[in-house]
Amino acid sequence: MKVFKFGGASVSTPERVRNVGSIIASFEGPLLVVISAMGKTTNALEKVVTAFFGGDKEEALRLFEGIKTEHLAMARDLGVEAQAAVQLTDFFTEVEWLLHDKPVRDHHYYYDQVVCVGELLSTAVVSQYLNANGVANHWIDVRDIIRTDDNFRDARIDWPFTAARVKELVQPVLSSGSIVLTQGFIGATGENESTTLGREGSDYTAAVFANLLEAEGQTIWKDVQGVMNADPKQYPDAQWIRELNYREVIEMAYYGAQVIHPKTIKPLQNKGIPLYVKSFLDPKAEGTVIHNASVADLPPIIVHKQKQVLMELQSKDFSFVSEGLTAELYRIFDTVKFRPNLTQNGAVSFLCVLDDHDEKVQALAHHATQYFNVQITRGLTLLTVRHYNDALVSQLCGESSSILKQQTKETIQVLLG
Ligand SMILES: Nc1ncnc2c1ncn2[C@@H]1O[C@H](COP(=O)(O)OP(=O)(O)O)[C@@H](O)[C@H]1O
Ligand SMILES: N[C@@H](CC(=O)OP(=O)(O)O)C(=O)O
Repeated sequence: MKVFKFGGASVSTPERVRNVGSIIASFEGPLLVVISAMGKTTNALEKVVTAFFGGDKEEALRLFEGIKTEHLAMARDLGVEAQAAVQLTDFFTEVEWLLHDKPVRDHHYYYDQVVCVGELLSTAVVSQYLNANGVANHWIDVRDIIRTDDNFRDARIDWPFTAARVKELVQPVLSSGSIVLTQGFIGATGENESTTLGREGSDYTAAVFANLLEAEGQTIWKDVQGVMNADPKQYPDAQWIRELNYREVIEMAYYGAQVIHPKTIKPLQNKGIPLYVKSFLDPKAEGTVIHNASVADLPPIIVHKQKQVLMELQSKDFSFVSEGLTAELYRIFDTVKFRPNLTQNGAVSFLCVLDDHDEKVQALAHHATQYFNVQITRGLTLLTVRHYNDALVSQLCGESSSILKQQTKETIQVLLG
């Protein structure tokens, strides 16, 4: 059997949903399909949570009304408004009930209860559309399958429980020959609270299913030809890469390449399942295959991360930043759930480069001032090049000043001002 994952971009318009329908219809054999929220719905839901948690219930409800309207219009355009109505209304009501109350738990909890609905709405509409158009499928609420802890917004999967549910509830449907259609990115705790697995986590959900079902392959359908050696939106002459190994992709994702979620590779690598990245705009094109075998002669792979922050931490009393203080710092990173993109240790200082996530930068600085004097510089860019050569790096750096540099034989990272 195979696992397909369709991201938000592939279901962002009625025309694209129809296109997804024809890709699925052209495929024979048992199939599990994981779908993300439509277009930028997750961002829109994040705004609902911010308004709600900021105490502006009216604004939260108004913003949510926009999301409802979009999904109803999508269902109407696809000719399945009547079929999808009951399910959509149930999910709308779930969120609206919550928004009518005052927050009594923390922000992360409400985030997951609200944001999870994006995937539920999109799959409800797509499933009805497929059923109405000759692609019979079985819709499953993934929260009944994927059990997680309550680390809201970055929940960890309970693998043994999830494996048992896959065997009990998913495997029989696939064995009966039906297509299973479910949500990416979300799960639930043992208390039936919704959780999310980290932004862009649908790739990971698909990999979890592929692993537990011992799939013959997982395909991620995207708006690009496959994996390229740079983001084609930033580098119009980025080159398509035919073949990569797991290690290379895990490194790319770690350094911030936006093409595949970093957690996706491990479940696939552990079972030797190939990952295909293909274009939903050109489904017959070859795409990229990612597997275990080593691949020679890769082009330089470029990752450009903008909106970076440099946090300089200097010990207050000139203590060395050795194992004690470094351990404290990593405890703080863990507490605020914030991973630095680059770090460098000096005698009495520690430098870290972070995404400009204001709330987390503030929280990190707040905790760190216990031990350090903290200085923050914003508006920087972190350039990472794997398989680099000096001429390319200096061309990419251009006139920008280099603030921090780190390099190994394979990878160079330069923080640019
Ligand atoms: N190395 C890369 N190769 C291909 N695409 C990349 C790469 N880095 C970033 N991207 C971006 O990833 C986008 C597709 O991912 P995304 O928008 O997250 O799709 P999805 O809807 O599947 O989540 C592409 O449009 C492209 O701009
Ligand atoms: N909808 C979620 C999960 C996801 O993976 O989406 P996409 O496949 O569109 O990146 C998000 O936007 O984070």
